[in-house]
Amino acid sequence: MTSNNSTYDEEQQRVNHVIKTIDEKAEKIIDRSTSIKESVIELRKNFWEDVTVNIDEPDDVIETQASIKQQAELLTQKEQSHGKLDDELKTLKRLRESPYFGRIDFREDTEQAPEPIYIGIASLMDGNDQDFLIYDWRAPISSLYYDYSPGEAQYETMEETINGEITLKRQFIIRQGLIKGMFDTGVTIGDRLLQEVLGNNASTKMKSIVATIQKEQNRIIRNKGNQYLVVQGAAGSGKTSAALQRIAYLMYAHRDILGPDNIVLLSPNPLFSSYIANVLPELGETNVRQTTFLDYLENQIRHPFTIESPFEQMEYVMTEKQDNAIRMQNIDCKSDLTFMRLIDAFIDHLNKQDIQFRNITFRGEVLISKEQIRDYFYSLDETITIPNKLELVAKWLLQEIREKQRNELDKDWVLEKTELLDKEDYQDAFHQSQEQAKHETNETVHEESILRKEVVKRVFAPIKKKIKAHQFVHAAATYQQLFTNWTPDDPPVNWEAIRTYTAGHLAENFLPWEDAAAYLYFQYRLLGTPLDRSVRYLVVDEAQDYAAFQFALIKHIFPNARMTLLGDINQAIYSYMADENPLVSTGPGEASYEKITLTKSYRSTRQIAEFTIPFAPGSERIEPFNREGNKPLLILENKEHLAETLATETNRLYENGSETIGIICKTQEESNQVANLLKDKIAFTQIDESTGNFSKGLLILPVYLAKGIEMDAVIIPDASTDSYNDETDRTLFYTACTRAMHELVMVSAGDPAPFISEAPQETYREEQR
Ligand SMILES: Nc1ncnc2c1ncn2[C@@H]1O[C@H](COP(=O)(O)OP(=O)(O)OP(=O)(O)O)[C@@H](O)[C@H]1O
Repeated sequence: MTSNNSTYDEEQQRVNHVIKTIDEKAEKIIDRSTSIKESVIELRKNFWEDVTVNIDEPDDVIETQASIKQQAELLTQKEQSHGKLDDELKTLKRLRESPYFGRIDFREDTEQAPEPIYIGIASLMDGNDQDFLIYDWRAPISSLYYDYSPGEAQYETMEETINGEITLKRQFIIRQGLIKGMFDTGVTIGDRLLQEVLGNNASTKMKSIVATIQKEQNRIIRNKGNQYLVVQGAAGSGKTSAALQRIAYLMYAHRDILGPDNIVLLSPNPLFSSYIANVLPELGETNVRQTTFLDYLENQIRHPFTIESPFEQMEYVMTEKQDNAIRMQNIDCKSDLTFMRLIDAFIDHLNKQDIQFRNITFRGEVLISKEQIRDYFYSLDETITIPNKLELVAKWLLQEIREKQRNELDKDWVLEKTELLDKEDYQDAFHQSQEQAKHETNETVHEESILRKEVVKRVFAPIKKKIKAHQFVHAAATYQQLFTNWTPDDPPVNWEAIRTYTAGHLAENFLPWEDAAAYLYFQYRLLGTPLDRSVRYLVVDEAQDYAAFQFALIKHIFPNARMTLLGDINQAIYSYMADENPLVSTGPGEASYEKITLTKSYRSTRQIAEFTIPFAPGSERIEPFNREGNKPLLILENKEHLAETLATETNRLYENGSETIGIICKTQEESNQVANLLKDKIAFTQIDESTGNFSKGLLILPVYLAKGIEMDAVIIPDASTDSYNDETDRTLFYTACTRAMHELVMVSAGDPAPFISEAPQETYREEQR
């Protein structure tokens, strides 16, 4: 404890006072909430009694509707206020456990005395609602806490910049209302508190970092104004953490206009999604829309395709040796923006010819042939875009269909089908004929004709629905044309091989991962893009694994969204990702672009960081955080002993305090082999791409699924040149090593991977077994 006992007592008394206020507020809320709840129950019970129901005359019907609406609105209002009080109560509960984590005493230049500002996860006013007992960490004034040490400081409000001086900066660890730790900080915020936090064991759910946000992370969290914010950050530098606190910040700063539906977080896999799922709720915010790019593509791409997942692609490239050359050429070609331009050129061509249409059939007969549709389409003005022309075609088709529908009315099959209608349909038809008979004196409308109309309407409904969805266009067959029946002016390298390769997959209705984004772009250009304008912010994590083409598609889909892209080029899956990735290139060319680089790595101990930094793939500076641990261990041994070694090492790590241990393999195939070796020796959980959760203990998983997550200890079961040798393996090996927080063990039967020898000998221990 840095401060003396009387300071401690004063602070504890303040905590007690705050907790008392919290309790009083909570009590009031509970009272209000109970009374609202009772009135909601009452309202629900008496709903129909309080509504005047009278449907005799048209005026009465209108009055009845208005009365029901009014009653329903009242109910919704009450339920909403109840929900709001419930949220307030939850926040108070969280504050009661730990009211705040920081204090700064700030003297504005225009004032004589400093004012203490206490900072916590939410704001709290005193009993009279006059002064802040706690400021929300996202309030403008709270940025002082993250950005400055004691001394001159300033912060921005909506209107102006406030200058002044910080005379004290204090951090607290408060648990269940008791101050467990209290540090006055000097030059950098939170080294003590950060040390404490980082020294803890890995958690299977990511935690919020609001108490110890670092200055450079704060720049990301509170960044405003730029359409594109790009964050290149070393492994473990807090990119994901910053991204999540940024989302919480945005929801606070723009709470009038931004809800959880207006923000989308693109994450790498379901395991990662569940890993980060607690952070926003911990901060009192609802989780935002979250999806993986694969899920998005699967939802959008029309039947009939099976889409390969990025992990299957990865597994294929790393394990399949036969047609790897063409596969890599295909990946190169489809990842590049020139392929997007090629699709654009093909679309221009389709505006003149070659779109494939489908017949519109009914009861086994062609109602409107694909040739008729094609002729109609190509008779339309060339200057109209394809999606707009398809709209016109759909309109025309619907007219034609209505005509056909009328022609069917008198046919025998219709009468047969009327017999299958429900009793209600007959009653409706009867009422309708009665009604119409009242108004139409000359002609009596027969029930039968009403029933016939109903039958035909129902039978034609699915056809109309398909027309409205433009299913008369055969998008997949049209795309085939690109590879079988069309020659681009400026074909990409290896085009002949690539077109044969792609046509083969398309014929089997299979889209390799690198083709999926290309196909969706084509589908959008052909049929129209369903622009999602509700998305105001898009946050893309692990952005290094998106190809330039995929980024361009994302921009195409969310043209109005502000984007935060976070990633580490050192962890890119393939080197091709690096070339045009916005993380390294000068930016997407837009004026409103800012890049922030995070160099400090918080996850791993200094020893692990000092070992991994020398073989990090890129040239970016990486600084280790000063937290002590054991040097990484390289075990050289005989392959026959692998199972034994892995089990012994796991037990040793458990004994030393590790709770989550990951055996990180290069591929799923290797992961299966290791699982097989260990199955009778030690308990473990094997993780594959469908795993949505993990718990503490021993995990076996391929490296590409370990992205973004962390463990107390990592064991690399085959760190030999057999597994990691080429330059392309460097990022994988680096990613695997940097998942470790406290301990790293590498096992090698045979020569160790060349990267290890790039680390100075003194940064790791070597044992021959
Ligand atoms: N300011 C901070 N205060 C406390 N902990 C932090 C801070 N910044 C990062 N950490 C911790 O460091 C670890 C790594 O953070 P995070 O996963 O956000 O990094 P990352 O840059 O996304 O890593 P990677 O690139 O390896 O996925 C986490 O345990 C996180 O809680």
